[in-house]
This record gives sequence, structure tokens and C-alpha cells, in this order.
Amino acid sequence: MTLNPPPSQQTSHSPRRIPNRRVLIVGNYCHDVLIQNGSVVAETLGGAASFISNVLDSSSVSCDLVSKVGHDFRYEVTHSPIVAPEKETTVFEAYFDLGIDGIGHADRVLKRVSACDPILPSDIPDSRFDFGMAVGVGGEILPETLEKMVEICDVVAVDIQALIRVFDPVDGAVKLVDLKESGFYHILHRIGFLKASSDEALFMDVEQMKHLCCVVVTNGEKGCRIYHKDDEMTVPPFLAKQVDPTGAGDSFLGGLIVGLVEGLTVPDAALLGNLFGSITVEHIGQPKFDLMMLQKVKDEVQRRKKQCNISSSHNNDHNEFHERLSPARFSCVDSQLQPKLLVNGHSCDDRSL
Ligand SMILES: Nc1ncnc2c1ncn2[C@@H]1O[C@H](COP(=O)(O)OP(=O)(O)O)[C@@H](O)[C@H]1O
Ligand SMILES: O=P([O-])([O-])O[C@@H]1[C@@H](O)[C@H](O)[C@@H](O)[C@H](O)[C@@H]1O
Repeated sequence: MTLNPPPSQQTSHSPRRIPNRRVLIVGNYCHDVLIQNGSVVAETLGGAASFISNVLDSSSVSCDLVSKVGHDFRYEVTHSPIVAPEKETTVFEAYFDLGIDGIGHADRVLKRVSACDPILPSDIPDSRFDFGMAVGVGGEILPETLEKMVEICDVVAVDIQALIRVFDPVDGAVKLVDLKESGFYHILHRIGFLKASSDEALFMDVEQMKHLCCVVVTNGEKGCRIYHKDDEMTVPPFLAKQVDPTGAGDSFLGGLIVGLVEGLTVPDAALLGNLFGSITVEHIGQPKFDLMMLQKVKDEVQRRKKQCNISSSHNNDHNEFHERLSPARFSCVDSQLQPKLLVNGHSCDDRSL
């Protein structure tokens, strides 16, 4: 199975005179408040856009980021957001001790307790991009925003959470609606990738969607599965000591796009996604990637590309790439250095936050 990137979505803009910019990330930054046993245990910078840009910046992949925050935004970030002075920044509370939520997710229950403005088509630059990433967390991406993205980006990757989340009017609890009822369904034949967690995948028809685009379903410590037309395959995970699951799916998507920008096949790029996802769960908030680890990963990516150019038979063989990436991954900071741990969302006496 090769699962190469889908052909360019570009239709009406060639011939191009100006080279494309690389990656466009669209989604709001937010403030994350982690709560366990009734107490706030951490407050961190959140939002898929923050985790993804962290992966791309660390991997030297240039990106533009469109995000909106309120007057109270409190973090220094590399990619400045648009400030809506009358509004407050989007805030998510993540409860790690409420058991199973309405969608059967045992890890955490999310509540959006404040919402910044949506991102409008006019907020997005009129340039062209190789890859676009629609990665809203709090309902900030509108159908017309996604439409603009598919117009200006050769390939668009969408996190399903940007499309199917709805918020309880009383307490902001995140609920999910079926993708067909999301208001975005009519645009989905124009996207390249749709990423969903295994919980979110229950809200779409994978068998149908895989004929419209490449579908990637992440499954925590089990890695991920890719579906495209009549091909499907599981991409193996990396071992991790989970501290906090927040941002794993986002970093996964960042790693996938880094791999695609580097010219890897989809399964190889998804392996990079698994790598960045596994490192992220070992941290509270934004992971700081070890420079030696990043260099080793870059070297392995270049090696893999050369190898695949010489022999296409390597396309199907993940084991070797996985084996070579594993030691690189473990050269990063030891997770035991994290002061306190959330283990798979459950507290342990000596580890609880
Ligand atoms: N406990 C874990 N051990 C190793 N890898 C993990 C773990 N949790 C997540 N990952 C990696 O991160 C990816 C995304 O995590 P997942 O929990 O499925 O997404 P989300 O954060 O969207 O719920 C997984 O596909 C996997 O590669
Ligand atoms: O953990 P994950 O699903 O990849 O993504 C998370 C979102 O679901 C959450 O709404 C947001 O507050 C976090 O910062 C993070 O972006």
C-alpha cells in the first residue's frame, strides 16, 4: 500500500508565478484549565493551532497561522494572533475525574467556558499554500472559512473536531454531532485529509468518507489507522508514559503534515504523527522537543526518502522506519522529569496532579 498524498486540489490558479507558501494553520489558540478532584492543577496554552505550530516550528517547516484571541490572552507565541479587543480568549476546562462523558470518552470531559470570535474568510491571507490545516477547537471555523481554505490551499487537512463540536448552552460541555449534519459535509469532497480520534470517528461513516478523502483515525496508545479508497492500514504507535493526553491528536496532525511536506508517503508521515503524539502525552501543556531528537528524526526522514527512491518495495515496510525512529524518540527528555502525572486520565497516589 502506498497511500501517496492525494493529487492537488488546485483547479483554477495555474499557471502560478509566485511559489506557494508552505502551510496555513487556521484555528484559535485557547487557555486550557486542567481540573482534577475539584482543583485546578494546571493552566496552559491550548488549541490545536498551538500544538501543531509547535511541531512545525520545531521541525523547521514554515507556516502561517490565523488565530483569534481576546484582550486577556496571556501567552507569548511565535505566531501572533488577531486580538479581538472586546472579546475574551476561548477557554476550555478539562475534567479528568468525571468518568465517562456523553460520547463515551473516559479520559477527560471538556467544557468550553468562553468562546472568542470565529475566523472569517477575510481573516485568511489571499496567498496560495501547499497545505492548509483547519483545526478549530471551539466552533471558530465556519463553512465559508473552510471553503476559502480549499480555494487557496493545494491540500487541506481537517481535524473533525473543528466541524462536529457543539457546546451545551448551560455549562459549555462539548458534544458531537454527526458529520453529515455539521453544515460542512458539502465541502468534504474537496479536502485531502480528515483526522478523527476513535471517539470522534463514531460520528462519521468512514466507509463513505474514505472515498472522498484520506481518513486517519487515531487511537491513543494503539497508534492510528489510515483509510483511503480500498486501502487501509494500521500504523504502529511508540511507547509513552502518559502524563496528560491533551494535544496528542493535534501534535499527531502536526507530525503528519511535517512528513507530507518532506515528501514521505502517507503511512510514513502518519508514523511521524504517532511519534509527535507519543511525546506530547508525556508533557503537561506544550512539549518542548529535544534538539538532538529532532535532528535524529530529520536524519531518519532523509534516509527514508533516499531508501524509498531507490526501492519502492520499502514503501510498505514500516518496521525498519519505526525501529530507526524509536531510539531517536527516546533520546528526548525523560518523562520521569515531569513533576506530576495524569496516567491515562486516572490519578495514581504518587503521580496525581
Ligand atoms: N498513551 C499513548 N502512548 C503512545 N502514543 C500515544 C498515546 N496517546 C496518544 N498517542 C499518540 O497520539 C495520537 C493521537 O492520540 P489520540 O488520543 O488518539 O488523539 P486525541 O488527542 O485527538 O484524542 C495517537 O494516534 C498516538 O500515535
Ligand atoms: O487533545 P486534543 O484532542 O488533541 O486537542 C485539544 C482540544 O480537544 C481541546 O479543546 C483544547 O482545549 C486543547 O488545547 C487541545 O487542542
